[in-house]
Amino acid sequence: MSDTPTRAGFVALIGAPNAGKSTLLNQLVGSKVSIVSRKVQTTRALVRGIAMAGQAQIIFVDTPGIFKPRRRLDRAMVTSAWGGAADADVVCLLIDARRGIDAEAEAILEKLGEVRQPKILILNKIDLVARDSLLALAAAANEKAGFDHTFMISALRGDGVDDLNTTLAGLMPEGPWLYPEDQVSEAPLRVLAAEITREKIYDRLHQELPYDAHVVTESWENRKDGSVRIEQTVFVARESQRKIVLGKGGQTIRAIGQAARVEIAEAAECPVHLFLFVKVRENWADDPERYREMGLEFPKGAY
Ligand SMILES: Nc1nc2c(ncn2[C@@H]2O[C@H](COP(=O)(O)OP(=O)(O)OP(=O)(O)O)[C@@H](O)[C@H]2O)c(=O)[nH]1
Repeated sequence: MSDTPTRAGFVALIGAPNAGKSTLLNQLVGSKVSIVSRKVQTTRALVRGIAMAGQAQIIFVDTPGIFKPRRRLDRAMVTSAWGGAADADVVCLLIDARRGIDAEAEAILEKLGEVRQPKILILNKIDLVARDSLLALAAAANEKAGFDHTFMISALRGDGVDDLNTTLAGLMPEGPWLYPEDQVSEAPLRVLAAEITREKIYDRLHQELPYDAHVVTESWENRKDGSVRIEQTVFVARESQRKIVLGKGGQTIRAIGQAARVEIAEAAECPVHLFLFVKVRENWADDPERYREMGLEFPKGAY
């Protein structure tokens, strides 16, 4: 029995592509909830993971595309990233200690100066750099943005991650949990499952599909035999793209489904039955409704 009050809140995790956000989330959340990839900007979803630390529920909100947005979708992500940061209870900036503060990090640091919530600087990949340069880096970043806490971690090895988790837990506002405990693992998994499928489509078809297809996990049904039945819809912009995704006699979508199923099963740690549907939704990349569904704001102006 514990009288400790429950806490729940949002943490915006900001970091350049490859800074190690996914690796850190995997450590904090304790299971594979985000795709670790050398490819940049693999991330599309907003809630990336939910960690439980004692009586605190820490919901990590991802901030993809905050660095050098190119396409309209990416620009929407930036707006949403800063919007996410504004809504979050705590803002964390993850910096690859080996890369240091480059022009992009510099711009982020400047912007962070205006953020009112508690700010945490996390220097990652400390296994790759000398201690002296870490201290200099921490000092330089703090001079620009004035962080409330600074952590030096190796997300890969897990060094420093527990301390970070404890501090984050203490910064969460008191209140009821926002996700029922039994859904904590599933909520990000649905998102992850969609990302995995999207990545498999990208792996096979990035030359033929001018824009990423968009994947939504429509249903997630835990079955009595311990397996899970997942239905996903792949949205493409045109009928011609639908044909490409399906492939001759459905062979492309079958291969995508098989590859995705293996990886989703690994992440969910149970057998998976995956059903994919491909639908045409014209101009989805320019459709304000789609942005809203993804929790994004439609970017104004032409790009
Ligand atoms: N040596 C070392 N490598 C790390 C560490 N953390 C992450 N990496 C590596 O850095 C690379 C990028 O890590 P990710 O976690 O995919 O980075 P990310 O910020 O999520 O990247 P995006 O999803 O592309 O934005 C991977 O190869 C990781 O294994 C660390 O603490 N030490």
